[in-house]
Amino acid sequence: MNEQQQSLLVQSASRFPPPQGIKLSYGTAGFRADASILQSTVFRIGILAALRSLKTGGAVIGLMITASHNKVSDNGVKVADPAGEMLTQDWEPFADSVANAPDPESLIQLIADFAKKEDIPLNGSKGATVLLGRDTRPSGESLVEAAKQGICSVIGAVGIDIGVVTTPQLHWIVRARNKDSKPSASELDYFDQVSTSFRCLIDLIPNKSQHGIGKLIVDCANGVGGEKLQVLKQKLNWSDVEIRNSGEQGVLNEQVGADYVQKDKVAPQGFGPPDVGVRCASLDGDADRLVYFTIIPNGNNRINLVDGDKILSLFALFIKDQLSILTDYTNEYQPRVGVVQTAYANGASTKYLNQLGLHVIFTPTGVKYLHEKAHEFDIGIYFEANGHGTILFSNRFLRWLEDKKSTEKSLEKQNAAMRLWAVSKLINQAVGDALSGLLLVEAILQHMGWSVEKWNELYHDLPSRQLKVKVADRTAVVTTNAETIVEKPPGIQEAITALTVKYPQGRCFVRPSGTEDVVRVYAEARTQEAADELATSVAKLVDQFLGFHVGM
Ligand SMILES: CC(=O)N[C@H]1[C@@H](OP(=O)(O)O)O[C@H](CO)[C@@H](O)[C@@H]1O
Ligand SMILES: [Mg+2]
Repeated sequence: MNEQQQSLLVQSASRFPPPQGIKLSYGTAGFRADASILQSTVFRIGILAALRSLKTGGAVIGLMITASHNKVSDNGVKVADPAGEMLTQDWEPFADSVANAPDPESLIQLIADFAKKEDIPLNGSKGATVLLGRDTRPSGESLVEAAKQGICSVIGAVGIDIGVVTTPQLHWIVRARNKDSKPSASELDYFDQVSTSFRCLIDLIPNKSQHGIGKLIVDCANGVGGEKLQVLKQKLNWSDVEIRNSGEQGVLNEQVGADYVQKDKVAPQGFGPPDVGVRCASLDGDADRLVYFTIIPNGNNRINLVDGDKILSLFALFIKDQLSILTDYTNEYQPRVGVVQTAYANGASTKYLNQLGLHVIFTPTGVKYLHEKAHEFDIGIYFEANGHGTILFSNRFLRWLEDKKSTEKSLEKQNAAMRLWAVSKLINQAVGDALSGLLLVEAILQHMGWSVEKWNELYHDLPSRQLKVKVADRTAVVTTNAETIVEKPPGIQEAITALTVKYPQGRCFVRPSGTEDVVRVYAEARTQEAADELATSVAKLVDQFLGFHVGM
């Protein structure tokens, strides 16, 4: 590192002292904490993003300020790599040490050592670009400013602020600028592409007139999804959609949004008895998660939840149908379809997907793991139960499809190829995206002529319960086997298994959260009472093994 670079970093870093006595970690989805302590972290991740751009030959890197479904006073920061995907896991330890370096001197030493090891040109000879986006949190603007300061303290680096966007939009734009050779790709291109491909899917529906599926109401978590869905609604001239909790009045994520709806299995605020019988959906605070639901008549706000597993099943079924129109066993090339889930996937969904003849794989929680796995297939479909997921298409498959679109003689096959092509354009290739996911669900339901109830009947969820336990040190829990088995502390797994076997169709696991200071407990069983009981008794176990009384 030359002297000019060094003094620039010293000067700017001293304006962003790290919070005392707090250790932050990059976690499942970047850094998240109370917004008031994040200035220094975000500044430093701005530096990291600029270094990442330098390392990747000047590719555009994304930096998103969001804490997704967390409360409004929290915020966070995460980095998108050139293909719009999550920051490579190899850099996470560096992100941790950069965020936690106690003073400017140690920070600069870390950067110098890392730049040397990674062969990053830190002499101003190369340019770097970081695209900055934020959700609607009030703390967003000043954190974007901190990130810009970080970026600008790397010579040759520029930060481009694209304002308030959904997390998936930022990832999409980063990808488009690098991969699709559209250096000026913007939010407008995103809206154009998703709306055009959605229209294409609708135009390809056979016997369209028979397929009206009625109104949709979308809960936008009082977040960024509200204004963006409004744009799509106008663009598509879509009169059958009603946007609620758009953020004009209520508080972000407060008793609204996909996380609340999925975890508590209740209707969000602003929904009630008049909505019984209507198809409803919920996005989360930064619009990268999507779930559907219907309100149970006289059910005291309870809902029938149509979660990420069911969205995955619907997508898998549609893709499989289209592929079976397009190919038969005589085809030389048989596209490999893979489905990726986590331990949180309802057991009934996995059984259903297996029955469809699909290859199901499990990874640890966190979309970075699912996404990576899905890439191993020609068509990789992944979803977390909470509604984050997408479908990835390999280049080889897309080239094959391109050829099929133009050479297929049969109109039926041509249409199937066109549909799959439109899906690949509609569904976000960088990350899970609630808006494009919502449009795909709507297009498929219309295609099938299905009500949300019919969709929900694909299989019946096993009753489940999720609990959180506050413990003294959640890092004491070490898991293996896609987080289904606890290795440490010793003895706890045996105790969990002993409880689980008592319940018919029982399944239970615990893992430390990557986004909250808790250990999560998940239990599934034949009845709701049994699932609740199992979860509660395992939560007690966790408390016995790891609670605050331990070692005190
Ligand atoms: C049970 C659950 O929903 N966990 C969520 C949650 O992670 P935890 O590590 O469980 O806190 O937030 C992640 C980021 O949004 C998401 O990927 C994940 O699925
Ligand atoms: Mg989110």
